Amino acid sequence: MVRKVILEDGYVFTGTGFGSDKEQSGEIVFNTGMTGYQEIMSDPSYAGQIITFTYPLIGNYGVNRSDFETLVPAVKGVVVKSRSPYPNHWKSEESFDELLTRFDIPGIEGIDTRELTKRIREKGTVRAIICNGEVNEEDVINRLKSEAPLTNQVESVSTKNTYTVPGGGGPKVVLIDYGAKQNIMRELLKRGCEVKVVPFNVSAEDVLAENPDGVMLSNGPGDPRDVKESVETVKALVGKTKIFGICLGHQLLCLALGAEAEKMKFGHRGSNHPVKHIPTGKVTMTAQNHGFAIKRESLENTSLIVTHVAVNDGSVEGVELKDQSAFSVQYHPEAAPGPMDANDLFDQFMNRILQPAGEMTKNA
Ligand SMILES: NC(=O)CC[C@H](N)C(=O)O
Repeated sequence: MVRKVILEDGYVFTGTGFGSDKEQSGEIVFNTGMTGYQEIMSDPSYAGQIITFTYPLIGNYGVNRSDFETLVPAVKGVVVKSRSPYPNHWKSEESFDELLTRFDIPGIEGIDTRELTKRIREKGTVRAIICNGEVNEEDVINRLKSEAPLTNQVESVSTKNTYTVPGGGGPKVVLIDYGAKQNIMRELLKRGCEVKVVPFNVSAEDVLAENPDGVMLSNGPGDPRDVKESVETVKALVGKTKIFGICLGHQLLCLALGAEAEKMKFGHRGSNHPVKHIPTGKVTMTAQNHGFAIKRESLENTSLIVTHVAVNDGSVEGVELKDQSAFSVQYHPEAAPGPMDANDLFDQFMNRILQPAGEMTKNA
């Protein structure tokens, strides 16, 4: 079936539909990872977005039961150059097409994803729609332009209930779920943690009443400035417990301490983003998925120190509280998909949990 991707700025790409045949709009972004399409499309941080995969062949190893990052993917649509209809892998249980159909997500193939990506890089992130081939393009563009921007994305993907996953005698961690990827949980469980998962709008008192050894602030979708109550909660937690933030969690920690966020032109989404650790100069390859960043100048008058920067564009990739009781990174040490080079940040979190607050700066 002939389908189109129409960009808000008037650009039209024609291809063939797969997955759901419904019409769907969203913010169009691109991911440069060569593998990991299942983890990418099930990452809740993509809520409200249409993903363009720059790698030209998607679906070739199918979809399996164990690599999902959430139960119900929140992505609005996918754009690919070529979709493999015959997946081949010992773990594969369904095709990419079947997965999209099952979750009612539209896909489109046969698109020149290089041209589309160049367009997004040059013009910046825009909204787009995946629709039937015979629509009136002008009507669609007008409709897109008049659509209200999405808000409350965190609320749409955060857990509604509090629940505990028993650990193996390790520290007790409260995981505030802004749309957490499952691999954050897997990494904590691997280290024996008992994990209490709480919704995004939990109060600081309720978190502290758990008497946690540490609090993990998860990744999540949308603009960090939209979740004001979460910023207040993080503010009230700083100094009272050990904190580790990832991506949206990093942005919320920075906002809570007085820094400012901004929307990037086209974001970082992929599995090969080099990040430099400032104190040692060590460069790590990281998995990333973010469209907002913390303004570096805005951190100057806060109690946070910039620990990591992106090698490609110099943007802030990690911070640490001067007393070391809280730290956070803009990238994904839990990978899924991507390199595991930064996985030791979970070990660092465990070490920080074990150290009394006053001892940390002494041992730095
Ligand atoms: N993966 C994330 O947590 C993304 C954070 C935020 N939604 C951004 O796009 O910048």
